[in-house]
Amino acid sequence: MKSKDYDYVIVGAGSAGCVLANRLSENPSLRVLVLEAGGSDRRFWVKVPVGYAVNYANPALNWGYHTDAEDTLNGRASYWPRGRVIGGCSSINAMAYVRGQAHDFDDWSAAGAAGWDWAAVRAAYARMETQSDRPQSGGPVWVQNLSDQMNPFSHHFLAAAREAGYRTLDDINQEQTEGLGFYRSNVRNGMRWSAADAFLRPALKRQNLTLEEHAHVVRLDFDGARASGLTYEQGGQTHRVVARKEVILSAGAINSPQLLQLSGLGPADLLKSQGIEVRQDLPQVGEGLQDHLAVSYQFRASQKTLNAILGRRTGRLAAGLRYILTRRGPLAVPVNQVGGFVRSHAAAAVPDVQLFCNPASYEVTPEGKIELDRDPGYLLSAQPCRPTSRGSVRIRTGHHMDAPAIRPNSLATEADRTAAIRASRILFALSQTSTLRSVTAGAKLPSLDTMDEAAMLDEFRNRASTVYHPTCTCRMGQGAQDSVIDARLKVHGVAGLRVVDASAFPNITSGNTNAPTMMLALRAADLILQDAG
Ligand SMILES: Cc1cc2nc3c(=O)[nH]c(=O)nc-3n(C[C@H](O)[C@H](O)[C@H](O)COP(=O)(O)OP(=O)(O)OC[C@H]3O[C@@H](n4cnc5c(N)ncnc54)[C@H](O)[C@@H]3O)c2cc1C
Repeated sequence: MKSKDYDYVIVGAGSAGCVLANRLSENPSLRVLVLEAGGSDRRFWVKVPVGYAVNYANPALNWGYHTDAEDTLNGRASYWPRGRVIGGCSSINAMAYVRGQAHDFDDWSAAGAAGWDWAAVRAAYARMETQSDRPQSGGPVWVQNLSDQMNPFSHHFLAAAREAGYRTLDDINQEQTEGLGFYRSNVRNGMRWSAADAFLRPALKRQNLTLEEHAHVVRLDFDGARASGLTYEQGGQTHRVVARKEVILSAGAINSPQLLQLSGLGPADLLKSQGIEVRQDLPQVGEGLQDHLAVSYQFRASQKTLNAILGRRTGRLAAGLRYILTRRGPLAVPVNQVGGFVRSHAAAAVPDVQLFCNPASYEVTPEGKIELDRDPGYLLSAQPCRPTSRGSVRIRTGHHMDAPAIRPNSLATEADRTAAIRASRILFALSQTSTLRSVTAGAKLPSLDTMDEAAMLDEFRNRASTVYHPTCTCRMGQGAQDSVIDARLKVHGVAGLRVVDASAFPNITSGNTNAPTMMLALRAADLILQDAG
């Protein structure tokens, strides 16, 4: 067993871990180690934007979790992909760049995360981003406007949105977030621009930053009440590292609470039931899980969509050639092309549903493989922005290789069930616009046309799926009874330990979670460096 010393040891080279690795190693006198359970992200289908569908279920890049079956989803268990690769989920995600809405962060602050209100986080976003069409911006996260390459069918969706009374926007990430437009994406020169590309790779040139791949952290080590380091396995060997200043968990919303629980920090009853010595009773570790559920309906189109190209071998070959020669075209653009935030009813105080229109229809094989239809089609999708149900992540055994129990507790509240119906009604209204009707050959089953509200809810229970945004399982707040970490992301009652990743959100944000996670890590690094003096 070898043992080494670092100032900061970061667990996980995902969206948050990459940001921390970069910012903390800017000071050459600090020695920083990043431990990542996965391997290299230098793979063709990680870099090609459309490769999202290929990576979706690839066990070489993916923890491939499953939730417990849920009665509220008519007995279904859900597949929850999570990146196990350099870049974490930012290397396998759909690349949509969405900051979230102002009130999401004001609600963080109200929940006890003082200093995380919109005014504060907006400045961090601005510092982090370079907008491809606003060259005066200057951060490492490349946010590409790909509207010139989006499938032309998306324009029908935007016209239908206007017909239905929704505003269309040039950029849903600016001051005005209510409305629909082309999504911006983390794509640069036709390739995925992950957190590893933006933050980790440039920092690895520094002598004081070390990255260990295929290094699976087993548990944290303690010196009294202080986290002093950790133990990890790599290539069949066990190693220990000492963290002179801090251990920082950035293992994501499933694995960060799992590691805390395995290390004796969590709900005392749960730990005892798994034979784990209770180091600190922290009842909220793994609790408070929030995620977005989306329901999709597919349609056959009377106009060409992506199916005409990628649904056919000749089209795929032509698109592949174009991509190799120009880094442009259908392979260079993520599948989530157009959408945004809308209000589902007149009394909604804020936009409460996120919409997507993807210019493709598909079937999923029994093995979980996505196969595009040969004939043109498109998909409309809606997800309630701010679910109120909260679930949990709890270890099932004391062994680090055993997946924890994931119980999303979907649709547990009346508010969430109502939101599911309202989201479905928006899709029906859009499908009835004369614009979409004029380019639609018919609905693929199931069709909204014949559904009343009860049927819409039942269909949501039958088919709504995660959009892969688990958050809040080590959330920020004021004390151990309502949270796991404080507003400086320090674990309550434990010295030398922070959690910095999507698990730290007090509440889920309205939209996709990658941008808020990177923003959170950028601000966390400021706090860590301030505390280091
Ligand atoms: C299929 C998919 C599509 C998505 N699409 C979008 C999208 O289009 N836009 C968007 O904004 N968001 C999207 N998301 C969500 C977004 O990518 C995540 O919310 C975000 O990346 C989470 O970042 P994180 O740092 O919390 O965790 P992660 O990025 O998951 O990083 C955690 C890292 O820790 C490592 N790790 C875990 N346990 C250990 C251990 N014991 N030892 C060592 N290392 C460990 C993991 O391997 C991983 O690399 C998507 C996610 C998925 C899975």
